[in-house]
Amino acid sequence: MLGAPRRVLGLIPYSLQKLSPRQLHHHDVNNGGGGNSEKEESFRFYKSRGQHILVNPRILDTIVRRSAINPTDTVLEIGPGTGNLTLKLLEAAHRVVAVEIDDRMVHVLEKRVLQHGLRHKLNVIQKDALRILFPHFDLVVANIPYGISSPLLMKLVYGACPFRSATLLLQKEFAGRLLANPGDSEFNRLAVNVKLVADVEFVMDVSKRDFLPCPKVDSSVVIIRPKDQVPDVDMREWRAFTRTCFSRKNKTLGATFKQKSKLLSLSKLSNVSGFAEEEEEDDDDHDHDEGGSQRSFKEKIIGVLKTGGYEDKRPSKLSIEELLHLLSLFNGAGIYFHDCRKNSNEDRFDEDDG
Ligand SMILES: C[S@@+](CC[C@H](N)C(=O)[O-])C[C@H]1O[C@@H](n2cnc3c(N)ncnc32)[C@H](O)[C@@H]1O
Repeated sequence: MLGAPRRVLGLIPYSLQKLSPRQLHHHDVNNGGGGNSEKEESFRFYKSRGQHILVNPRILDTIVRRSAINPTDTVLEIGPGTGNLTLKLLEAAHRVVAVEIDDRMVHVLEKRVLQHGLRHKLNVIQKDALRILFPHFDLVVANIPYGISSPLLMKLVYGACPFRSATLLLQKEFAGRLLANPGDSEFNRLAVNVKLVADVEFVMDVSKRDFLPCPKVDSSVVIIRPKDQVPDVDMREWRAFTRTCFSRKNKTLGATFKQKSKLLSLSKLSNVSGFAEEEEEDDDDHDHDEGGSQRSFKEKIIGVLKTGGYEDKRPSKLSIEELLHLLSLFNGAGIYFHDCRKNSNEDRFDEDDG
């Protein structure tokens, strides 16, 4: 069941939603191209579903042009809303698969696409994009709901469907993290995880005034292209490893790995016996009561960090090559990482995956 949205943003006739801010300013509804039939309909937009409609045709055109869509391509669009972008994608592509959670949006979308004679090219899936297996697609072009940016991105770049590129409209700060490099303040686990398998290109900034209703934040468009060759590493282990490394982004790796909870989960995975399970809390500095195997396992971990010169480094300063090297040192010492969270599996990503 799709949960009911909570917060209402505003009531806007969808005939207004495809006008430029300038046209809107002049309330020039009839120049919107939709005709009088569209003027009748309006509905509320829900903040909880990220319902901000992109209304600037210049931005929409640039997004489609920069996506380099071939006439034979199937485009996946997440969150088509009332169809401003969808209509342009349908003109450029062979097919569009549009995944939209809100049945009211689906209704408007289908009606508009029918009016433009393009219905035969559109496949609408009315579901939560995080909870379905995507059908085949060649590329993604979407103005996504910002609340699901991290898990959606991880689902795409670590998912089972190979694709050429993903042109995404993202919250500006979120895009900044994807574009950040080691040592930048924005560089985080999300950036590391995405950059391991894909390249990220900045396309343009988009003002909040280009959306209806106007959101609080500005946006950026980026293009994500999966790499032809990715490092030979177990991706699930990599994600669990980076989750551990970045769990305290501003602490040194030495401080992070000395936490008892981290040691405990690693010891379980690495089959270290005699580890004190009942002491599973984060009391870094109280190691006076540690048993022998616990102490030696901790020394082993610190030994690995020291060998690579990583003990005093912060994870946000390390390049992907250095993180891969550290993981190989851990594995070489018989220490393994694994996703221990409840309900985790390869196709389900949640907010924590960024
Ligand atoms: C930012 S709006 C984009 C609308 C349209 N693409 C545009 O550019 O104007 C995001 C859309 O995603 C839909 N949405 C929100 N959460 C979703 C989810 N989990 N799965 C699929 N669609 C979702 C919303 O209902 C909304 O229509």
